[in-house]
Amino acid sequence: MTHETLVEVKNLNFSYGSRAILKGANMTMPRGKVIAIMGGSGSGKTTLLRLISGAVKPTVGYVKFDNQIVHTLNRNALFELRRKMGMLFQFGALFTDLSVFDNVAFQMREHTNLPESMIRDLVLMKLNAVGLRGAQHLMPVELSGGMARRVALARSIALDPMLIMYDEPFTGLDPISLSVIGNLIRRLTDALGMTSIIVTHDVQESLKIVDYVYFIADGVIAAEGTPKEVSESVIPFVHQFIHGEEDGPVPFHYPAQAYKKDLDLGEYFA
Ligand SMILES: Nc1ncnc2c1ncn2[C@@H]1O[C@H](COP(=O)(O)OP(=O)(O)OP(=O)(O)O)[C@@H](O)[C@H]1O
Repeated sequence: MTHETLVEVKNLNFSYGSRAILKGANMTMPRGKVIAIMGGSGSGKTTLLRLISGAVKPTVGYVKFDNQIVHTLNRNALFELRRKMGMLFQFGALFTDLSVFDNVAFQMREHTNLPESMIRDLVLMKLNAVGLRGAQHLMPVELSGGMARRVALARSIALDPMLIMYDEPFTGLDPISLSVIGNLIRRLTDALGMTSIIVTHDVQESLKIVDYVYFIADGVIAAEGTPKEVSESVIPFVHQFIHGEEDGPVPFHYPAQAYKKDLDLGEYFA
């Protein structure tokens, strides 16, 4: 049961205008697992998350979430489906005029008819899960970066989602907070039986906590495997990523005309 598929990505194609971003990506994400999506800048990782949530539609192929093909759902069905998904973006984007408690309670108040006494217990339970029950009365400005990220995490699990998608959850954190957030993602996934998808450039941190890694390159899944498999991979592209080498199959430079041509100011002085 725990290995049942929650998200299936099948022959996924997507373009922004005439620019093809995904060209036939295939992935299987089982329930209860933590999955990392890695790839060069602009390779389409965030776009993939948007396709999973139904924010944009594929040109060919599909995303199936909890046995439903996302892009075929009508507005109401999509709304229902999104309630089963939590999203955590880089800076957490807490409501600055609401306390920690009210930030976590927000979705419960918006989307359920639960009595306030039950919301209170649930909020405290979620804050306890991220170690911040004692910070319930603080305002977002009073939080450190790592604490804000944890409140955002508590908020994203407020409605007990089946899936949480994290876009760069580690960016800008000090090493201790980074490892706290990594371990929390793992622990919450296990404790709540969710599936977590992490888009990240923090290779070493994510390899410690994920079950499986997909690498996107040229619009397809160029490599995949368990952390052990990808760490030992001899595929040059994967090797470059895992070992943080600046240049390799993924070029350091964005494609450009010859440098000399850019620097040649002769035409301006002719
Ligand atoms: N709304 C949009 N309209 C047009 N092009 C877009 C749009 N959003 C993203 N793109 C382009 O699509 C490509 C993929 O973007 P995406 O954000 O999915 O990449 P990414 O892998 O998440 O990148 P990064 O790691 O740098 O965040 C990029 O080249 C980007 O410029």
